[in-house]
Amino acid sequence: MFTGKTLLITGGTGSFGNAVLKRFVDTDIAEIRIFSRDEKKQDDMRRMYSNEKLKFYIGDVREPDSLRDAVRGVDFIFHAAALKQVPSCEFFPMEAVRTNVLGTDNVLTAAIEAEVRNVVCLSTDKAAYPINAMGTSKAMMEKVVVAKARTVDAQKTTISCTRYGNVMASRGSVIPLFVDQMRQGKSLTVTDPNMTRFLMNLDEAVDLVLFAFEHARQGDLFVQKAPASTVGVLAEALTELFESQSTIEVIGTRHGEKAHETLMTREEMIKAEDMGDYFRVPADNRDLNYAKFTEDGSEGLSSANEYTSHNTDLLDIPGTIKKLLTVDFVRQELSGARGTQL
Ligand SMILES: O=c1ccn([C@@H]2O[C@H](COP(=O)(O)OP(=O)(O)O[C@H]3O[C@H](CO)[C@H](O)[C@H](O)[C@H]3O)[C@@H](O)[C@H]2O)c(=O)[nH]1
Repeated sequence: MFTGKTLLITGGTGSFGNAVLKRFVDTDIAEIRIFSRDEKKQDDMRRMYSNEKLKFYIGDVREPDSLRDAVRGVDFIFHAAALKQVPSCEFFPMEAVRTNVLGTDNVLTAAIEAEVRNVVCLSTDKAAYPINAMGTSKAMMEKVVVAKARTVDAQKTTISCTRYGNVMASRGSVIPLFVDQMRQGKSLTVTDPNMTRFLMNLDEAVDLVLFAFEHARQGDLFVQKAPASTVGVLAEALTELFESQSTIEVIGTRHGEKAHETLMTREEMIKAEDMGDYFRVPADNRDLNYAKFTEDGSEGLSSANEYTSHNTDLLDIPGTIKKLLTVDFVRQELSGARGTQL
């Protein structure tokens, strides 16, 4: 599918962009464009890969002009640029609106104008029943995707969304923090041992986007079926894996946190299509004919269950250790700690 094609990744210098590059750079794809704001990260990436297929575009999804140049001649877009830190969005919600909502609208407008064949937008479980500004802005982003998808000519451009949970060991997340605390011989600061999070590694995040890319119909949302663990189990799994003497200190939940995350709301569950390892949630394609919104109801809502990190497959300590060992960061840290190659 990618033979001779040009792929643009917005926010391409991040961990998702790097994972996509590792997957594609040695294939017969023609060109991969990295679009992002940070010239330093782009320069590091340019040196690291030193590959002619890679092209770098400085720009900001907030600026339609910078996008217009970057999308010219592009076949596919993975839209990963976002503000994704919960605390910063909480303090600066309008910044989240500018990047996550308006920025996505800009990306889609530019893509439609340039007749880009396929656009996959990355969202998060925090967008389902959102309680913080980051999740709320991502929920609005998903609405923008569906609204745009309704207007676009499907022969020319397909637009879809993926929603996923925490990517294990992503920058600033709890796994690197716990590893660091163990290294320093400190206690692991667990917010609430019973809090749960979906567990997904970076490869799975890329697989989900590729699945969406391949199977999307206009405006679809895709989620991957994922296991979860409690934070308490995660902390214990890490201390066991690293043979650490660190104890656990319960510090209480942080502002804007949920006890459990939701990957699919119950409203989405009743229309979701089970596709094996994934669910497809089709777009609400009722048009602006008011009657269809107000009079033609859906059935089954009251009996449906949402899909959460609480009612999914909950991993025990051995299961969590097995999952942790699929993560490059954990394997590297562990081989460093043991002085061996894992
Ligand atoms: O010192 C800590 C920090 C976190 N946690 C817990 O570990 C779990 C995961 O925490 P992370 O900080 O790794 O992930 P979050 O679910 O809070 O979400 C984070 O990761 C997201 C992307 O996956 C966004 O980047 C977001 O801004 C960022 O807060 C949560 O239950 C949290 O309460 C602890 O127990 N102790």
